[in-house]
Amino acid sequence: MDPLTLLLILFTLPLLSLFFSFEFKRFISPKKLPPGPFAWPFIGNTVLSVSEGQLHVALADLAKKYGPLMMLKFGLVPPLMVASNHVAAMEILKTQDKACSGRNVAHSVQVPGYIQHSMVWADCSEHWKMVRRIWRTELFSTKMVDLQTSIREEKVRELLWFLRRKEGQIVQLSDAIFGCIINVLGSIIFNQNVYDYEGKVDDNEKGMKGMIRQLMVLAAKPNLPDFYPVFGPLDLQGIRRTTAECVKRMNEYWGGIVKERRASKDHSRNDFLDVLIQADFTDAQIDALLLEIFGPGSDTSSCTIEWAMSELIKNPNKLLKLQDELNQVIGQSKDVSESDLENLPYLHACIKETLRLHPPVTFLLPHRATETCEVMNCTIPKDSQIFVNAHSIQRDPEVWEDPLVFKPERFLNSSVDYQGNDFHYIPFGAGRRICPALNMASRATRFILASLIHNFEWSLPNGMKPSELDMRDAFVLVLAKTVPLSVVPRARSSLSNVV
Ligand code: HEM
Repeated sequence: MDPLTLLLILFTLPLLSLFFSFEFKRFISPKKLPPGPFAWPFIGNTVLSVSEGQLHVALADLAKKYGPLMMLKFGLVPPLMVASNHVAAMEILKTQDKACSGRNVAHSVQVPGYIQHSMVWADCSEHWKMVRRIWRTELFSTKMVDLQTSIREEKVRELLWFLRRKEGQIVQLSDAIFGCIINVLGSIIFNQNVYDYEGKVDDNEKGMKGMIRQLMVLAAKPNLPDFYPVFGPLDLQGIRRTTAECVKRMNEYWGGIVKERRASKDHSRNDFLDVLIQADFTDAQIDALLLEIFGPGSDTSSCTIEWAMSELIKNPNKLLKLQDELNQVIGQSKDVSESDLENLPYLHACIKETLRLHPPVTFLLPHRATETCEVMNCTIPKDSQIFVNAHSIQRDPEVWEDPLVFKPERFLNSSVDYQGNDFHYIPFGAGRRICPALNMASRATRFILASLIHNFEWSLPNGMKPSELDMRDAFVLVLAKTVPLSVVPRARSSLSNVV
């Protein structure tokens, strides 16, 4: 090659890449796009340094510089819009709810046989409406949640029995709570426990608990095709293949139960599986539905309770106040029942405050603009991915007094609620895609927390002081504690016989 051609190539390559770069499009775009850091050609903002599990912190820092609606670009996929205050959240989840309620489907979940029946990853299609209707009427309507009370009471009693047997020993609370939650779900769906408190750790890891956790870990892994779709078919990291294997094992887990039910023709149990079978759901539809109950339903609730326990242990005066409320309303020698919940405002305030500081679904589930629309006078191009940063919004110093302090009192005599009408407080989301299990999740988290606090005194292992408790968080699909909470339970004497 002669030197002149080489020189020409060396000059034209950078110019060409700049021409195709996102920054160029941003520059020539007739409509205003949201501000954001400079995006390099082909790689975009992939160079941003984010410590492991700290995406929520990195995005909050960037929002301080670029504002409440900013745009980032990763690889060769449509841009990511990040909403970081209540105004941006309201425009996305209310004003532009229709245009912004699609889903961005991660490569790892594009598992044949599952994805076409998914509700979580579907746009707001007829299929999505039909499945949400089933959830609303047959699973988590107020009437159904009332009917499930005895199941939750029984499953919580099993949890308390287990903890009673562990008296004086160190317990990793998240595992036990996770077990209780998935047993509640298993009993509601097909009348069976899916977690064995006394089972070998290995067996539980191979069972439902391990499979759900594995799916979470896989979904949280950065995956090349999510940035460069051209690599999709290669699945170089094997994330989709491993996800498909895990989904298959879960389907096999309940496949036997489904088969047996279909064969028996006895649908008198009236659990959710009977409802699905009688409504002529196919096996593949049932598989997808059950996966989407156990998946989003377990870690979200269990990490909320784990955070609430951590905050209460860290703040002994708040813990005392909650114990006082429980003693006064329920009595020192009586067990908590679900009907007590409506008379326990401080308990409710503790859960609300926990969900404010530690929203498990930190950015909501990723939304997608199904059409080009306008938010805060900026253009959101069709197919943009949208994160609503509940973590930033619920710690916004412009809205919340002492935003970083655990202060349940702020919710007493306040009308602020998580039903999706207050856009500065959206732990369950808002609009079309609001969590369909909100009612039951609210009830279950309050009930489990009340039972743990009312039945036991809790201390930290090895003489650790409450002030030394590690409260760091990490975003791994849910906002989890970096160091899981280990505690030592002691049954409260007046309740020893009840537990
Ligand atoms: C404290 C507990 C929970 C919290 C904080 C929570 C929060 C959320 C949030 C923020 C979303 C996303 C909303 C959006 O994308 O705009 C969501 C969606 C969802 N949640 Fe929950 N959730 C909890 C418990 C549960 C439970 C127990 C279940 C099932 C048993 C569940 C099932 C779902 C499903 C299926 C979706 C997807 C809805 C859709 O795409 O239309 N969640 N949840």
